Amino acid sequence: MSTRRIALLVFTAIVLVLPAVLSAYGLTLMNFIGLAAIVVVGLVLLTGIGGLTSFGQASFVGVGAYTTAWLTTAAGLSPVLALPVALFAGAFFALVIGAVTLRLSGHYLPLSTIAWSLSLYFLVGNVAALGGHDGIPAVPPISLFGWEPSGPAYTWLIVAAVALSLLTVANVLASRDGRAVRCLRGRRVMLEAFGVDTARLRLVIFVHAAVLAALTGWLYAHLIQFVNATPFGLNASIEYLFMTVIGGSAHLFGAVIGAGLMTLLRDGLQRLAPELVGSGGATEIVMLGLVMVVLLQTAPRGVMPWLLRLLPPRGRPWMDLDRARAIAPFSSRPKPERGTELLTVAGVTKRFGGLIAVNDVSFDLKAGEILGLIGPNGAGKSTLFNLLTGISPATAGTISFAGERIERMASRKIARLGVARSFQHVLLRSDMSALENVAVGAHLRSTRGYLSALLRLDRREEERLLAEAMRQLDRVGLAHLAHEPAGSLALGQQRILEIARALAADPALLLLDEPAAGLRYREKQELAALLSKLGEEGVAVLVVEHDMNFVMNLVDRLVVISFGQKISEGAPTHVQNDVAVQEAYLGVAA
Ligand SMILES: Nc1ncnc2c1ncn2[C@@H]1O[C@H](COP(=O)(O)OP(=O)(O)OP(=O)(O)O)[C@@H](O)[C@H]1O
Repeated sequence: MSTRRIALLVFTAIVLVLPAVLSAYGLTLMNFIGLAAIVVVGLVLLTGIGGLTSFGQASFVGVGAYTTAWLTTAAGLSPVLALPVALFAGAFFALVIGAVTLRLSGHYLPLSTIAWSLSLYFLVGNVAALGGHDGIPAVPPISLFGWEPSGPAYTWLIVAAVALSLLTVANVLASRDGRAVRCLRGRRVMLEAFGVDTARLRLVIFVHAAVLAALTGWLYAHLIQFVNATPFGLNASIEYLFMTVIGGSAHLFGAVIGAGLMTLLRDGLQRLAPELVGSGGATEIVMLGLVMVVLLQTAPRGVMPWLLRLLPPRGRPWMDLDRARAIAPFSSRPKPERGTELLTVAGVTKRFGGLIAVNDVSFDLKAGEILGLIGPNGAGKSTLFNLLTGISPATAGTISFAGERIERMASRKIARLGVARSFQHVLLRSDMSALENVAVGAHLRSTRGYLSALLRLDRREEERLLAEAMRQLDRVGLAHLAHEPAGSLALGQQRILEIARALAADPALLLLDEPAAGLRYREKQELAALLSKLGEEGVAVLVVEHDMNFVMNLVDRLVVISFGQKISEGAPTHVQNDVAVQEAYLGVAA
């Protein structure tokens, strides 16, 4: 058994034994740690990993608490029956609020979370049916077939809820959607290019985190048996965020550590501060603030990375080449016959204000053909790539791919048609392994959704996705680096990794933006051999490249653009001898 597993088992054993031996005060502390940990687990997913900062998580705790309090008092429902309604209420509020605010980006999103959390707080305080500022008293305890958990039993119930919330998020993170969540921060363009609906994914993790917060609200209401708005305000939300950061926002288990550390610290200071300073008031808050600053200075990425360093690295990899070869691959997309028309670009123009980056460009590409797109710096090549992959819409002209008009189609829809690409500035997630990065490319090959990942019903599909990623890594000669973090690879290898990711999508058209940049001579030769083989298999390849030697020996045909306009087209020898091309590159007639 690995040391990590032993550490987890020891921790679990301690947590399970503690409620039986703790005093009533100790139990109260443990309850509050557990309740906070559930909310923070959601925040690790949403903020720490997904990159969506929410200053409103306590409001969802409030939604859960008020829903169950009202249902079990005014409507007389049993707490157990009120649980699904409370969770649903959390999900519903998150759906409504998320649909409106998650479109915002940058600082606007966190600001909007403050706005709606304040609105909900003041709204609840003014609704007479919810008890106004006095709240709802006499909330009944949980009762299950006559059993009323209290004392240690209630703590065990909270521990079970923490374990369940950790499990749901861990399951999601180990799935295709989880990989996409990990790339949401700064990689949305890449995700969309591989078919991920990032707006929907952001909403789904927002709802997931809100449901976890509502679960805390339900547990809280029946523990305290009284609900008012105070514990669900902005202060509490900020405290949850603090716990997320202190624990280690990118680490799931950091939620438990952060919640524990912050709750115990606050409690300790509450008792210590009056003894040290001799006055009550808010001294402990000031001291807590100071301790937080020191903690964040010494462990800016939270306590968890620091704790993990004490343990040996993760055990054996969960996918290797032999295993990958033994797993049945996904069925391949039927490729059009070699030589049939695949891509037609007709009179395409792209304007950025007064600048015409692409001006009335036309060309076509057949299945199995390798076409080079060349031109001096700033000629418009990357812009043209972005038009072909739906990253920005064309101002005029038409682009047809496999019979469909795509000049105004969303990136992820174009991906579904069989277009995959690499990026000029590599868009990998550097702390994810090479294998996981490539698996992002295979996103559309599985149809398993978020819920099935959450319930761990996607294991077979997930294994097939990783096997596919492993096979593609082997295809490009990087299988030996499969379990290395992508960020530790040389730039040339990262470019090849991007090609493997694109191949994992099983494309009919592969768009490569400067794939040979940073490669050594032998690596370039291997890349050229791989691309030629793809061409023979019927995949069309469009490649932007500055390395003329590489391009001239690789492509069937070239399109040359300069200042956004096509100036030449034809076989490499024809283009090489074209006076217009020589003028564009050298600035004078040759
Ligand atoms: N989003 C944008 N807004 C405004 N101008 C842009 C935008 N994207 C590109 N441009 C401009 O369009 C022109 C073409 O740029 P593009 O990046 O497509 O050229 P390129 O041929 O790919 O160049 P390079 O080989 O240096 O990568 C440049 O003048 C660039 O400044």
